[in-house]
Amino acid sequence: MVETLVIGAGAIGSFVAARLHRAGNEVTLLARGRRLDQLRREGLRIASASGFETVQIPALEWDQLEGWPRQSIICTKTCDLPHVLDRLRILPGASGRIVTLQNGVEAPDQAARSLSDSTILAGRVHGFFELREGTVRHVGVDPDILLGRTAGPDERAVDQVVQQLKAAGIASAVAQDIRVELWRKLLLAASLGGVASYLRIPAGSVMLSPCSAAMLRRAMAEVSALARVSGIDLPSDCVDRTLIFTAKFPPDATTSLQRDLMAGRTSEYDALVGAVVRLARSRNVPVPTFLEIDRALFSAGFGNRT
Ligand SMILES: NC(=O)C1=CN([C@@H]2O[C@H](COP(=O)(O)OP(=O)(O)OC[C@H]3O[C@@H](n4cnc5c(N)ncnc54)[C@H](OP(=O)(O)O)[C@@H]3O)[C@@H](O)[C@H]2O)C=CC1
Ligand SMILES: CC(C)(CO)C(=O)C(=O)O
Repeated sequence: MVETLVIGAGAIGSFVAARLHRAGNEVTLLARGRRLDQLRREGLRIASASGFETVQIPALEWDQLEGWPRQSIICTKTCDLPHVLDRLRILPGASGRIVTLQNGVEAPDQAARSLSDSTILAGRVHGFFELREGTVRHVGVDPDILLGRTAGPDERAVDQVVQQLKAAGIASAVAQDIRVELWRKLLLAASLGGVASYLRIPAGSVMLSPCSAAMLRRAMAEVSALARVSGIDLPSDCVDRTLIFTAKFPPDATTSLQRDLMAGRTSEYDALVGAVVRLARSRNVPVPTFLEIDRALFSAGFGNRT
């Protein structure tokens, strides 16, 4: 039985798998295509402030997985989640624990609907990683992961995974309320990524002009109102604090959403801007700034709605 399966050998998956492996955990990476060949041929390469390392981690593809792993940490983008959940559902054996690390607020519920016997832990990841030319680069602030159980019976699961991550050198803690944390991050990533993509300026520059800063504030206030109607009480100073945090970004910093949109890559648009528009429509919450962003980006050919 695979002990810990990290699904998706991209930026976050490679980092988490490498750290867990280095700390002596029995970890397997689930990869595909050229990335799988590369991992087998060259190992997993990581570059960070503490230097460059190559780690040899067992790597599998879906067809080689013989049964349910004890725990699976899903590190694909949101758009790939349905395929991952379908593949897990048909595995033989008793279902294992699932950790979702996706941005957005919908991944843990999608996992719970699909894998109803599993305990689901949702994670909120801070940090910035990218996979370039086969090397995972960790840039900027040290990563940290907050975790919480959103479904399933295993009450000890969160503490165990937090301990495992901490022992592997990844700052991690149990969230007081993981749904609040996921919404807090949605408020940042959807608003900042949406406004910056709409205005075609780096996210780090949005707070530099009163006009773009005001648009960002309106977008964040809309997510905050949507959260409230969704039963999530974000702290009353959440918008102000997030704006102050955003003002500290380097002027040329971009968000993953805008990088993916501008490069024409598959993006998490549907889980960020798309989710705000979708959830607002179904909950009858006015989100004029997001509608404007969505309309403009969609008619410019951006935004892969699923
Ligand atoms: N990168 C970061 O700094 C942060 C990322 N996150 C979140 O983490 C998640 C992952 O992001 P990130 O690591 O950047 O994304 P990447 O695109 O770098 O990695 C995703 C990986 O998943 C693989 N994959 C996709 N579908 C499957 C599948 N069905 N089976 C096996 N492998 C699959 C992809 O393979 P292929 O290349 O073949 O498509 C790719 O290697 C996102 O939801 C993101 O929002 C959150 C905070 C920070
Ligand atoms: C918005 C940001 C930069 C916050 O960490 C992010 O998560 C992203 O780029 O997706």
